Amino acid sequence: MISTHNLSLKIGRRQLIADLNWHVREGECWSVIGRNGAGKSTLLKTLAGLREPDSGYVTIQNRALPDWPLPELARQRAFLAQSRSDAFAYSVIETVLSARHPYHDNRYWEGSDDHAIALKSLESMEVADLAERDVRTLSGGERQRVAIAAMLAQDTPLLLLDEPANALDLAHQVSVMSLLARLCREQGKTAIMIGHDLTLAHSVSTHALLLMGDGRWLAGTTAEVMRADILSDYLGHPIDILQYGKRSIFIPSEDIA
Ligand SMILES: Nc1ncnc2c1ncn2[C@@H]1O[C@H](COP(=O)(O)OP(=O)(O)OP(=O)(O)O)[C@@H](O)[C@H]1O
Repeated sequence: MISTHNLSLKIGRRQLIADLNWHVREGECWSVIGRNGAGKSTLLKTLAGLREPDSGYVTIQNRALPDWPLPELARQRAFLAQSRSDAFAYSVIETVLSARHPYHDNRYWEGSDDHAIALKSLESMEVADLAERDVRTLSGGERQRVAIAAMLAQDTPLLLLDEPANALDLAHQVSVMSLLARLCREQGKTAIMIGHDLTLAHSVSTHALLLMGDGRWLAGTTAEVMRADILSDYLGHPIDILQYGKRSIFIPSEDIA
């Protein structure tokens, strides 16, 4: 679905990621894990085509990103940014409908099919009752769910999400992340998401990409890379993993000091 080829990312003189050769297949659900500043958002923006790589390249469906016409690319991948600012008084439904623009080659206005898709997306995020509200009046968690609804309405095979669980209460963290995992499992969508909650990431992901922030990286199934020794190294703090039934609970080890 999406691959990186000798991809290197730098900020100033600092190497964030070196020679990333990474292949993400259809139906996989990846978590990108690393310390603050490790380069996770920078990588996700690069995968979305919103930032140029410093070297190497990204392909979606074996076609390099610069070779995709923008409207076609917008039908392949949707991107959830870490934060957003709403300068204008758009309603929730207008915000979600705007995600349907990549499907309007020959017309400006959306049709009834767009409305049905937008409403269904709002319903799946449990915010359909807010459809007529000005987005600027929403709470942080409501706004986040509207943004995810817009992403779902874009109806792309690839979903790139920068901290989707941000600002969500516990119940919505679980329901939103489970929905994303289900979309991968049942509809063959591919998700790459950034998150700091290791327990949640482990419960929904099939794979994880760990970033050290100095160029080093490690990619594999969650069973291969979400191990206590490896995570402790990548996150710079000792981590314990507790088994609770079938679930793995990730907690920071107690300070010995
Ligand atoms: N435009 C910029 N100018 C200067 N430094 C930048 C810029 N964008 C990013 N950086 C730096 O690059 C590094 C990587 O940033 P990035 O946002 O990718 O990290 P992250 O892993 O997503 O972090 P977090 O977990 O805090 O969200 C950080 O040290 C950040 O301060």
